Amino acid sequence: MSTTIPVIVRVLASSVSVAGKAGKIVRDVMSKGELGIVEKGKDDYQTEADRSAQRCIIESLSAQYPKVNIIGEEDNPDTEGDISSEWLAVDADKEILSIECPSFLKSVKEEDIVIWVDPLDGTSEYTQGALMLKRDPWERWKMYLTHPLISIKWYLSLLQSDFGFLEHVTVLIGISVNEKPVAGVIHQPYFKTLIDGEKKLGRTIWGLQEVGVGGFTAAPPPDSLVITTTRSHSNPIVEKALQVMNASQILRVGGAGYKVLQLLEGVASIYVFASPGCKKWDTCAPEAVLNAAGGKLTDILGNYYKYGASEGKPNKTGVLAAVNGELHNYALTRIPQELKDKLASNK
Ligand SMILES: Nc1ncnc2c1ncn2[C@@H]1O[C@H](COP(=O)(O)O)[C@@H](OP(=O)(O)O)[C@H]1O
Ligand SMILES: [Mg+2]
Repeated sequence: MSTTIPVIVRVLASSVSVAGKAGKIVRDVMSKGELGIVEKGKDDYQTEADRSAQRCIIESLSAQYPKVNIIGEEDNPDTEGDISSEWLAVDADKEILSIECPSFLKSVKEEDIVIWVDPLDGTSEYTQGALMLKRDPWERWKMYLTHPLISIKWYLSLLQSDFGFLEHVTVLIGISVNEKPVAGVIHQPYFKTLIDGEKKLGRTIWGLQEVGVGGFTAAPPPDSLVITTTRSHSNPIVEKALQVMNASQILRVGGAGYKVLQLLEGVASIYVFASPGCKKWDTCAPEAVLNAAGGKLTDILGNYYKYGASEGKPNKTGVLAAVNGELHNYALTRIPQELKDKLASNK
């Protein structure tokens, strides 16, 4: 790869390539059926796919950009031994390499870059999706009985779809400079497309500030107010913030990456999550892609998160995102001060 291309463009091009590889790992672990679920904390799980995909991303990027600071969600990925060379991605997306770099990013050096990696956003939805790959109903029922995460209500709703919630799963790589998310990649391993009549899985969406977005077709927000929010981490305050929005519809889906995709594709108007729980790796890539498309992501108080390496990982004051400033402002003004004060006390 030519080193005359600005490093930020090269890092984005490499991130697009490695995200696709990590997505394949996520699908392969699922096909083998041994998810290796570990409970990290309350409502917080990790699988073999989270661990392996993170290793693939971090080892591939740090081999090429040793001075970049890369922070991943999983603090104990399996680090024993060399990773399979099949997993190392050292190529770069050619279309991205040909992008004209915005002038304010041309002189960025490797050591100025902090990358936040979520190898598998929507882990709850991923583990629940495993059930749908069991075609034998008796095998599926046996798996449900031993599954740590699924209530009977969700089991019944899973049976109504043929792909479970696997479309909610994303691989997130967020690239920040001077604490701001300037570029990002959202890869969706289970997105289905038909190419020349053949079914293909996976797509990669990217964004670069002042350049724009690629990998999907953007659409304007729906005519009526549609809110997207968590489906697996709700609580009374999250619900209170949803009630005041006066929405015509509330969509409950998994993952910060998928919710931002819904904004970009005109499925939802605003993403509201009035609770701590999301971390910097959940929002860095989605915020970068949304910004590049003209949208806005802040906390519930309207403040931007900072993505420097020394920042705290939790996004303690929630998430508020919209595809444009007007919708963002609408939501911000509807959230009662009392609720904002409650979240601010988490700081
Ligand atoms: N209360 C909570 N506890 C742990 N993680 C939480 C959480 N609330 C949100 N998150 C994390 O934020 C991301 C988006 O959450 P949600 O799907 O509920 O909108 C998920 O990332 P992961 O799936 O990568 O863990 C999720 O785990
Ligand atoms: Mg996540």
